[in-house]
Amino acid sequence: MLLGCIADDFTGATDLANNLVRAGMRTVQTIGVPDASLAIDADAVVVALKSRTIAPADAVAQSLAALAWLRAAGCRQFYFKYCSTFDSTELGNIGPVTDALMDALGCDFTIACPAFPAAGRTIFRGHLFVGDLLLSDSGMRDHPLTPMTDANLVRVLQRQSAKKVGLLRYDTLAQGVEASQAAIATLRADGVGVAIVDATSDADLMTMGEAFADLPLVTAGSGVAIGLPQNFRRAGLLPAEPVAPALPKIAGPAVVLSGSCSQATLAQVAAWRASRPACQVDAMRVARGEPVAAEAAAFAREAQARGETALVYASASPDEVRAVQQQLGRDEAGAMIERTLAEVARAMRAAGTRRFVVAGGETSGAVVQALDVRALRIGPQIDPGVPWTETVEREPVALALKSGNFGAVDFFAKSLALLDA
Ligand SMILES: Nc1ncnc2c1ncn2[C@@H]1O[C@H](COP(=O)(O)OP(=O)(O)OP(=O)(O)O)[C@@H](O)[C@H]1O
Ligand SMILES: O=C(O)[C@@H](O)C(=O)CO
Repeated sequence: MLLGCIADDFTGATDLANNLVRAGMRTVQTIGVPDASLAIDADAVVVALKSRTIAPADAVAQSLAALAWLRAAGCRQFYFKYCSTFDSTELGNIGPVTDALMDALGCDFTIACPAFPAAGRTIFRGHLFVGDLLLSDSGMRDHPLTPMTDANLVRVLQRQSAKKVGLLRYDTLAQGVEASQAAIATLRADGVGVAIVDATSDADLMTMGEAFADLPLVTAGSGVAIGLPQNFRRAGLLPAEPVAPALPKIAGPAVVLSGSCSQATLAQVAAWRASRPACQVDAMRVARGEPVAAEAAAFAREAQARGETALVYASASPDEVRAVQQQLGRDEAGAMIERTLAEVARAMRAAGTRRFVVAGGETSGAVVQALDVRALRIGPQIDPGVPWTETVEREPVALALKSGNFGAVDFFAKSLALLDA
């Protein structure tokens, strides 16, 4: 095992695994820290945690447990994966987890780079852009759990980290690998522990991959994973040509579940609802103890009986989310909806559903845990950042775990059509 990765949410983990697979690393994603009974033969392992929005001390403890497992498995380099929109709460968890991983590995320097140009996330002079907008002007300012109101990543990370945070700028990176490594030496000499790295293109990510070959730990979105595998290939540790992953050969009924309120998801939900069965989960009815999950599962089963696939969604506009949160509390509302969608997933699985498309990282975490999934094999990409995956259980299930802001507007239909092809 070469690369050991820790992801702070489940869709983020598949996003990273997808980029590693496309760059030629045989990759397995585990759900939580694997137990001894799980046999893994892979070049890279991504341990998926649901640690993005939990208390910093819990996120640190879970990340350190994952690190200990990956070190024991012999990994040579470590990767902490967070969101390409740097999603964090006021307290963390990107900073506290980075600090703890650095201390555990005894390293005095790492980088932080959420850039993923293929999905429109670029960094310039330390400022994160989502498409043409600064992070703080993008839909992320209204995120239900991690509203991002500051695009200056040096400032955001410095608020969360005990290390000195610096910047490795685009004009240094443009000078190539040696110049970037020299800049790292200077930053280190200046006492910088973590450097935000600018990146506006895949070419920048390839330069980074080579420049960061000797860092014990990198912290990043999934983009940096485009360049890192080349180091292992150059060292003769990977085959010269990547092996194309196969689609899960899983037939049977499907369901789409969405708890994401991100702008891309809202458009995908609207596109699906225009011509296909859809059932909305009403948070206030759930709060009143009404049997919302059972009703939604019945709706989805009836659709399956007609040969159709239903969408069950809680996704709602920022105003609707705010109204629910004011009545129920932010974390309580989120957790309650996650539990409801997880219950729908469990009921659908029990009724024979074998193909699940899930939108939202926290939502995917809740669903995958409800389905008792232990690990996922990574299949081909549906849209940038989202592959089909297949569980390693005896009766496998196909899962497409979509990050909130990823995917074309027809993502739900397109992902199911791929399996039917
Ligand atoms: N109608 C709603 N009112 C309040 N909260 C909601 C509503 N619908 C969903 N939520 C909550 O919003 C959160 C959305 O987070 P989730 O990570 O699933 O999606 P996302 O942030 O769009 O995806 P990603 O993290 O992959 O970018 C979840 O906790 C979900 O339960
Ligand atoms: O990096 C991203 O944007 C995604 O993989 C993600 O983590 C969303 O939850």
